Amino acid sequence: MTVLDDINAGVREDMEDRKRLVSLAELKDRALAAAPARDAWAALGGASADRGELKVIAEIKRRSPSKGDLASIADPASLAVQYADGGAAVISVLTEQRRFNGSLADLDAVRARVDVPLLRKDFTLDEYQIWEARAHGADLILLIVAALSDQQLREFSALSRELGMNVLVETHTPEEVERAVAADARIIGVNVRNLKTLDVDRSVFATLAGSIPAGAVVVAESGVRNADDVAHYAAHGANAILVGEALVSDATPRERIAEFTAAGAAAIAARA
Ligand SMILES: O=C(O)c1ccccc1NCC(=O)[C@H](O)[C@H](O)COP(=O)(O)O
Repeated sequence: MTVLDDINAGVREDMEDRKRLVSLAELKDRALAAAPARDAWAALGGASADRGELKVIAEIKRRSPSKGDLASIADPASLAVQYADGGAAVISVLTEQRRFNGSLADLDAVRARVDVPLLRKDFTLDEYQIWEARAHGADLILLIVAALSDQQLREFSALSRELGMNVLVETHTPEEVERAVAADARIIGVNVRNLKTLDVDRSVFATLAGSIPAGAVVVAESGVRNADDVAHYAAHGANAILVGEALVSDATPRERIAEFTAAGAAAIAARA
């Protein structure tokens, strides 16, 4: 069993517990009564023709399978405010409980404090989680190609769009990029962390980014430690970076986001 299989098994069990507490019908009522989703596509520069900036998706991440405990984050909403003040385009809230110590309560708390679009970062395996994301104020959801069939990719993307949300479709291999493109994904992530082995290889981004169509927003996920890593991703075609560990373990995340944004813009200007 791979790490991803193991995570997904726990996600399914936890979801079954939640289904017993909140029915799909009740969740749908809550989702349809929620304030409209914010436009994460536009926030990531999708609508602008030249995309001269590098956008930052700043993640709220307490622990991880690869690194264990990262930060206690007693007040995720305060951290989110710092992220927003630093210029984060989107805030990612990890809601998976067993391995990342996240929750939907974190998403609620962050939603109540910031106006920037929110990514519900979880392992989406069932339409229930998509309704759940919208009911809790998410604007963007994650679909991991390695965990889903082509039919699920299409159906989950369509449902998300119906609910006004965007989808970040995550890839790690050339075949997964092909599948994301075939599913009409317009925000495509390349995760340089292999979710089956947890190895991080930053060169994976450069290998895959060139095969993503020009109209898509390209997100470099994982492995950002410093401005040099940001410049590397931006030089190889990233429109956005998704950063967790480097921000939650930094005493001044607001300044770090500003630094990453500047490093990305300089690398994009140099590649033009
Ligand atoms: O972070 C992990 O160890 C991990 C393990 C298994 C599945 C997913 C995992 N992380 C999810 C992510 O994609 C990252 O949280 C995100 O890209 C930020 O990465 P980083 O900046 O390296 O914390």
